[in-house]
Amino acid sequence: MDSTLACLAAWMPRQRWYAGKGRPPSLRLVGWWDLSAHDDANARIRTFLVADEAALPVVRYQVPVVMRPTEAVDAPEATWIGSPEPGVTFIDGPTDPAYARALLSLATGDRTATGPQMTATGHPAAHLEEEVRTAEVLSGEQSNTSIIHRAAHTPVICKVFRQLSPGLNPDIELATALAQAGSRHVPASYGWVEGRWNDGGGEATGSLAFVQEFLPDVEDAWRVALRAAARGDDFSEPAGRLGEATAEVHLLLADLFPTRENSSADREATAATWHRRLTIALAEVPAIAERAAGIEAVYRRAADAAWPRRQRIHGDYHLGQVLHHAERGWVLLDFEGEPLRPMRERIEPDLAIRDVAGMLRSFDYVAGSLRRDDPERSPDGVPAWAARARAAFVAGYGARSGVVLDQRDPVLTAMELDKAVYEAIYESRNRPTWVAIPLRAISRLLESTD
Ligand SMILES: Nc1ncnc2c1ncn2[C@@H]1O[C@H](COP(=O)(O)OP(=O)(O)O)[C@@H](O)[C@H]1O
Ligand SMILES: O=P(O)(O)O[C@H]1O[C@H](CO)[C@@H](O[C@H]2O[C@H](CO)[C@@H](O)[C@H](O)[C@H]2O)[C@H](O)[C@H]1O
Repeated sequence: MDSTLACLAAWMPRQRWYAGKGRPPSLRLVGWWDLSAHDDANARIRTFLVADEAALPVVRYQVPVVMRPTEAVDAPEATWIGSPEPGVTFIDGPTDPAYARALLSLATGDRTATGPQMTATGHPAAHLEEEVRTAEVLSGEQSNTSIIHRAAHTPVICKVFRQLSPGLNPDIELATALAQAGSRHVPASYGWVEGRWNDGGGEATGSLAFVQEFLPDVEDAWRVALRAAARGDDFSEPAGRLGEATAEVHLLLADLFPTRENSSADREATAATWHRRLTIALAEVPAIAERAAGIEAVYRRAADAAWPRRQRIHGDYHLGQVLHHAERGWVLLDFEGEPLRPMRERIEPDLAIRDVAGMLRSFDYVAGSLRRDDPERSPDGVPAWAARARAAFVAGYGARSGVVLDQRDPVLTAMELDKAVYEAIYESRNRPTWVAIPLRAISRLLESTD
């Protein structure tokens, strides 16, 4: 097993989903489980659950592997993990058709796959017809790995969670509940896989994979909005409909899951997350320092204002999380919450206004991104485009939800500032050349409250 762990440890730091950027992991094996590759005699499928003990707190990863005799490997070299023993090559599971097929069948059937210290159980959510499918990994910068299964009738996408957390993943929980309640604003849910393992402190369960309807040939709202803004096309109508769709999803979530008034503990907890983020930002993004006092003042003002009831929300809402579908309109993805936020916070009821703030920031990002790509562009046109889109989004949200929002509302402003502070941290860690976008937004938001 030592050679297997060494092989995984050498490969993981090169993966986008690996959290310990620039630092090698120190891996401990928690368990593994096996899937049978019925139609491929050369493939053995094993999914390792490993804990990176060099991380604080410890991070648990799921690493699915297809083991093949080296002489029979015809997969591209970029998908090889390595050879922990002579004659055997480990392939990155999601890129291998044997794993892709076996996982889909587990998730959408009522079966349990086992290993010495863990199990993986399928939970079908709706019937998925058998048909010929071809699998491919979705390219792009993701924190999880998604496999698209193309098919003539019902293409699906299977998200393989890389970092594991205890409990049902909020994306599975919320998107499945919304789909089963008949919402057209989420893809249909077909099933998921739940893992059960023993990790020293006792038994734990966590989500391993999630299968949803795949909407082929659609664009996400980020691309649609970016194109419109680059051409100078007014975006008020689509932004208004996005506001309406957001309100419909919030109303349904408030029906499907418990809601509550804010206790003083709730208010303190939310304010504590604002301050915690600001502290992290001050350490990682020095340019925040000159804005810190102004930000604190906005947080104090929001703390004294009236707050709406708490409910389940999207949690990391931006234009990249929404697809444009010709018949269904806007379709929302990825109810997992912010990747930089601890999972125990992401599954708590929150303020729906956080999602509104997230989307308002995203319209500003469109303007910021165009300015970044083309510094010669007129300084006025795109900010005016963003201002109109923001106003239309808020109006659409208000028309459908009855929650009429003023963009200078103290809680909304605090949530926008908090999101911009989050973005400054996110960008400085992942895309340092983008950090000016949230920094400029922080200055603008502070000016508007003067
Ligand atoms: N059901 C779907 N139909 C079509 N495209 C999808 C679907 N789900 C995800 N995608 C595409 O995959 C991208 C990443 O999906 P997402 O759920 O946000 O993953 P992650 O949690 O890894 O960021 C989306 O921006 C979208 O382009
Ligand atoms: O990976 P996720 O989609 O869960 O979200 C993270 O990455 C996003 C960037 O891809 C980041 O979003 C920020 O950049 C977007 C443009 O690329 C912009 O539309 C968003 O408004 C902005 O917040 C997101 O914050 C982060 O959690």
